[in-house]
Amino acid sequence: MGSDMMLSARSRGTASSRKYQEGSSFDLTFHDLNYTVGKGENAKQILHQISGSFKSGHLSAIMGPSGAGKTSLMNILAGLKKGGIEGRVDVNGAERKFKTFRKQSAYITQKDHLLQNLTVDEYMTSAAHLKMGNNASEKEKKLTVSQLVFILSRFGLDSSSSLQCVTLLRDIARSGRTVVATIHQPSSRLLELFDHLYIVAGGSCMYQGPIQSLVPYLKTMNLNCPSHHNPTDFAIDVASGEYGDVLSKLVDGVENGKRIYQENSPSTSALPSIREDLGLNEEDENDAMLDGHSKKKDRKAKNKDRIMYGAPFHYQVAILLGRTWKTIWREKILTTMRFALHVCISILLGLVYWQIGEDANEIFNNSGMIFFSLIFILYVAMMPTFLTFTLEREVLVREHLNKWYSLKAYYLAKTLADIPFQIVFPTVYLIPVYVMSNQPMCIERFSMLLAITICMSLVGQGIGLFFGAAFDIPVASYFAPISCIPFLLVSGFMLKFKAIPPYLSWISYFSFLHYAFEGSMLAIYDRDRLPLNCSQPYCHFRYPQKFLEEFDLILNSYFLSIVGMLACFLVIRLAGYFALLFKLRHVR
Ligand SMILES: Nc1ncnc2c1ncn2[C@@H]1O[C@H](COP(=O)(O)OP(=O)(O)OP(=O)(O)O)[C@@H](O)[C@H]1O
Repeated sequence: MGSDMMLSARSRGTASSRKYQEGSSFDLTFHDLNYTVGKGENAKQILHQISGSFKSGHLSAIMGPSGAGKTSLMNILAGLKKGGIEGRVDVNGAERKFKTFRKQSAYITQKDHLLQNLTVDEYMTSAAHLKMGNNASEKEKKLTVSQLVFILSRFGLDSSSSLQCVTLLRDIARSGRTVVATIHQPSSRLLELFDHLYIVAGGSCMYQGPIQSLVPYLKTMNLNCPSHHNPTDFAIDVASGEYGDVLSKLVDGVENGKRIYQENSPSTSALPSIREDLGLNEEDENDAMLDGHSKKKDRKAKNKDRIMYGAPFHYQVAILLGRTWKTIWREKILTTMRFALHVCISILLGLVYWQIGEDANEIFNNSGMIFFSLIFILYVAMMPTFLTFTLEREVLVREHLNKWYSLKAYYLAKTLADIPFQIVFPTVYLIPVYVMSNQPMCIERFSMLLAITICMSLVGQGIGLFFGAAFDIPVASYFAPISCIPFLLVSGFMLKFKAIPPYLSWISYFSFLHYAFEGSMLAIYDRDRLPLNCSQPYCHFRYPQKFLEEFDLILNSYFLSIVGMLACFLVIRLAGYFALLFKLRHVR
């Protein structure tokens, strides 16, 4: 049955245990909506001057043939779509304010995305913390979660589950919420649970009214539903054109959603003026439109997060951090494999470059080994990040749009949660290869090289996050690794800095690989390193300073290399943040 579903906030003060739920009941009306996708010759109009109304306390169903425009309409009503739309969506008779609307409503899509590795109880507890914030006690949150788990646990996976699910939705609607769900092929028994039916066909409304009035309405157009035939199946057949070209007549009959059909009334009834219908006075309206008026505006300016989200910023970060940690920790196979990969490659490299660190004749091989290590760390931080993040992004979109938390809180928690891994993995990698390849046994040099390696890991993870935020897996998996190539070319390892053409050399200032190569060479060979061992009559690079001169590194500073890498890290992180922001604003 149902696919997408939207729920509004409940009525005021219906139960003390739910006092955290702010907002009032709201009726949702939409007027003359046109929705067009694409531009110019490719433009396609999906919704045509469609109107309608969904009332609080009612369970409403949107139905229609495949491709009729149900999902598009739901996305617009939920506030997920903003572009290509003409017309108006009103809440309690006043134009909808997106920010408050999103807080007051929840949108659940058929393809719901959840974080793996969290139990239902953990997921709901984190949701309760985020949505209820400090306004509810721990006890209230636990009670709410256990009540919901109890209700949901009654569903099995058999055919009656859809009936139970709709019964639950109806109960939710009866508590004062506006519940709208799109449904496909409901049974007659299931349909009886709905209060209001809205049928879309070809981007227009062909019926709006009570379920029981559908058959009489079709009859007025000489469309007689055969006895024992499911009325909605019949209506869908009609909408699909199986009973001739009657769609325009049906659309006119309800004025494309402007009128609600009522059986036994001489004609269809016009949508009432929402303000009159609800008997709203000024005070009510102020309450309903949380951000509309002066008193609340002041409070809002003081603490935007408190108004927009259930929990304050630091609380959101703490909950998200805990949740992310749990999921990473439970990704045992991936985490163990990553750990093992770092150790194995490190030992392999140590064996290949066994004891070359003090040998003047091996200086190029040694620098190559260090540079390779940096590239390895870059890629092993980048690849899993964009692969996992492209999947997690859908969870973020759903939860953020349902106002569980702000993007800033999510991004900060995500960054903080990963930092321990970006420290542990490079350390685990560096120790064996450092010892086996016989690098200088000096804690200062090791720490300097480790700091560069950790920065590289952070940068790699940032690049992964950026591509995971901006693109889907096929594009990200292709472009993320390739994006590093220009920076690799100007790193100073492939080509000495002086040999880089002047019109390209500026790229090296943005190249984290340039800073990484420079910093790592200075860590190993600068600071008055003693002459290297020379097993032959003449070793050109017996004195490490000569090697640094050869690579134009002699005047460079390790400190600036670290600063350069941190700057690259910050820029990439910001780019990832803005990519996510863009995605959230242009979702679907
Ligand atoms: N971004 C888009 N670009 C091009 N066409 C689109 C886009 N979004 C929707 N459509 C088209 O608009 C029409 C309505 O789509 P929509 O998903 O709203 O229908 P629907 O009634 O929900 O269909 P279904 O029941 O099959 O999910 C379909 O023909 C669909 O292919």
